[in-house]
Amino acid sequence: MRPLDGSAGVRGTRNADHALIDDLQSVEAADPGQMLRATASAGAQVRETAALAAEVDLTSLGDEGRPRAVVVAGVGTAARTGDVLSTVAGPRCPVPVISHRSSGVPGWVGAADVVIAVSASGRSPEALAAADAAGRRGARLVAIGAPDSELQSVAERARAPFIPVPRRFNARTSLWALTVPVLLAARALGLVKVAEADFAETAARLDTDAERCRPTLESFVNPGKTLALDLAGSIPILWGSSPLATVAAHRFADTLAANARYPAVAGALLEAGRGRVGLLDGAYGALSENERDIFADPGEGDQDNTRIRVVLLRDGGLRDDNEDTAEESDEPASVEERRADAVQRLAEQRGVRVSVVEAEGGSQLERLASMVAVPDFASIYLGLAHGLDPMAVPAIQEMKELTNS
Ligand SMILES: O=P(O)(O)OC[C@H]1O[C@@H](O)[C@@H](O)[C@@H](O)[C@@H]1O
Repeated sequence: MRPLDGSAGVRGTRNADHALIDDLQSVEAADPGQMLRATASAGAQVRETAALAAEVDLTSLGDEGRPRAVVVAGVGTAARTGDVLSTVAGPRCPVPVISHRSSGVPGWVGAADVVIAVSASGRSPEALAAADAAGRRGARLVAIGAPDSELQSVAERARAPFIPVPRRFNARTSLWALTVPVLLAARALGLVKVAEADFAETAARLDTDAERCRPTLESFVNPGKTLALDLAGSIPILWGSSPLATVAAHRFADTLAANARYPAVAGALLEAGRGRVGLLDGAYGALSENERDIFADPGEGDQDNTRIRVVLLRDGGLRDDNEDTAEESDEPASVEERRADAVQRLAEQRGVRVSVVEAEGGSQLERLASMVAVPDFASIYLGLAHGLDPMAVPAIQEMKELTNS
């Protein structure tokens, strides 16, 4: 058997073609599924699902008062919405919010709890099993996913509210469409304060970033393309300075794997500072940088020298100017800032390159959007630069076929 004997016919080039992503025709040819377009719909998704969710009566959710715990059940992008919820709910949230990424629900879930079952396709066995288990155990259930799906049927059987999220190209381009109803369900439970203005501003931010990352803008003025080229050929190390930025870091690792098929290390800078920061000193860090020929053309001769590249997702925080969240937060934003400055300094001293994505915006949700949008585009441009179709991930399909048989 040849090593590349997958039924999907793996293609692409080992080295990124920097010129390709500035050639509109090549970009269109390499992106037949229109992943760029799907990603540019993020702002529209927020507006559309906020309107759809507003039509669903969620009062029954809040009727029985505050739950003991909230479980967000699903896999992949659907599960990321649980991470978004627990971060937006913040450290002051009176009930635990748990992302559950396997089939069914945790053993302790019962009548006092709420289960939010999320699946973009409305078909994932994990979300279906969770919705089913919630119904059987008498937990309050709300289901979120494609209309007329199995998930909708399970929710209806359990007499639980179902929030329809129009089917899109694939689950990972539906992050925002899935996130909004999850937040609205939590708002109905009294766990988060998200105002309509927050949704509107988040949508506007996502639109602006999509505009800045559009394919017709060349790489030197396009932050999505610039970040993609920064990462080309390297092992990305994605560190978030705050809990919110850490969610963005994990999301970036998801999209780098799926769209660009790049490995990445992702996590919280707090945790990394006590452990993984050691990567800066290693074979792919300082030891590799020391050997680099600084006079070599960046495009040539240097390709085998794989090195890490740190992407620092910096979130200066909303907390200082927001009394509501200032008390009882994990730690002051200034500590997080110091930590981010420190890692930038350590990297610089070792010659390790760093890219920075800085959060902007007046709400947690908008700040998250500002740390997700450009990296989402970067992952797609990086895939395209390697001649990969960012939309189709043959290995996922093959994996499903092998495990379903
Ligand atoms: O959100 P649903 O449709 O349940 O999909 C959940 C996950 O399924 C996997 O097979 C992939 O396609 C992921 O990208 C996706 O996030």
